[in-house]
Amino acid sequence: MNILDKIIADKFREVELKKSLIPASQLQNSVLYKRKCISLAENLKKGSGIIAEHKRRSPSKSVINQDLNVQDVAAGYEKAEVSGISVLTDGKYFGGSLEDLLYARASVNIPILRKEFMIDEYQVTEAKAYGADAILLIAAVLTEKQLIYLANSAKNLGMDVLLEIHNEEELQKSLRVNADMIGVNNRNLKTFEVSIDNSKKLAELIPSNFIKVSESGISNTGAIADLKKYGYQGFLIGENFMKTSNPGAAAQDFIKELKSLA
Ligand SMILES: O=P(O)(O)OC[C@@H](O)[C@@H](O)c1c[nH]c2ccccc12
Repeated sequence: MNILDKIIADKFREVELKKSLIPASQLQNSVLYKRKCISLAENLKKGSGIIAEHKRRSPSKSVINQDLNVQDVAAGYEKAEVSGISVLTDGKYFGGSLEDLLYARASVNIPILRKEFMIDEYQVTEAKAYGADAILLIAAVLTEKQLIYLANSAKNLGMDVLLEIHNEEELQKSLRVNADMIGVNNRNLKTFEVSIDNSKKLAELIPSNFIKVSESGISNTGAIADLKKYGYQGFLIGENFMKTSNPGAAAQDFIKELKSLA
C-alpha cells in the first residue's frame, strides 16, 4: 500500500466514526453553515494569486513547524495580501484539525480552502459548518462519479471546488466535473517526487473554463513568473512559508518580490 492508500483507508474509518458521533443534521445547525462564502476562484483573478497554506507536518517532510498558532499564521497571511488560505484539517498525517479551520475563519476575511482527503458528502457539510469557502477534491482517489457528486454538493452549499490532478488520466476524468479550479500537483502523492514541470506539461490540456492552479514545491518568485506564462493564476504554497518562524512575514516578502517582477 502506498501512503495515499493508507491515508484514504484511515479516512474511511475516521468519517464513519464521526458520522456516528455528530450527525450531519447537527453540523447544519452551525451559524457558519449559513454564512455566505467568498469565492477563491474570483479572488485568484484579482490578487496576488498566492494560496498560502497552514501545514504543521506532512508524510514527506515530517515536522515542518509545530510551534505556531493557526490564528497568527492566518492573520499574517491575510496581511501579506495572499488571495486565499489553505488549512489542512487531516490530523494523523498532517497534524491539522477542523478546529484549525474554525480558528482561521475567526481571524480572517479572505477565502479559506479546506485541505482534506474528501471521500464523503459528510466532509463537505463539515467544511461549510466550520467556515470553509472552498474544498479540495483529489482525482487520484475518487471516481468520476464521486468527483461529480462531491463537487455538486459543494457548489450547492455555495463553496468553490479546487480539483487536484497529477497526470493526464486524472485530468480526463475531471473534465465533466463542476469545478472552478483545476490544480496540478507538482508532488506525486504516491512517491513524493516534486517537479514544477508537471504543471507546465499539463497546462495546455486544461480547458479555459477552469482557473489553473499550480500546487506544491514552489519556493521562489521566478517559478511563479514562469508558471504565469503557462496560464496559471493560482499558486499553492505551504512549506516555503511554514518552515520559517513567521510565515506571514515570509509571504509578505515573497509577494513584494513578486510585484517587483511584474
Ligand atoms: O508545501 P508545499 O510543497 O508548498 O505544498 C503545498 C500543497 O500543495 C500541498 O500541501 C498539497 C497539495 N495537495 C495536497 C493534498 C493533500 C495534502 C497536501 C497537499
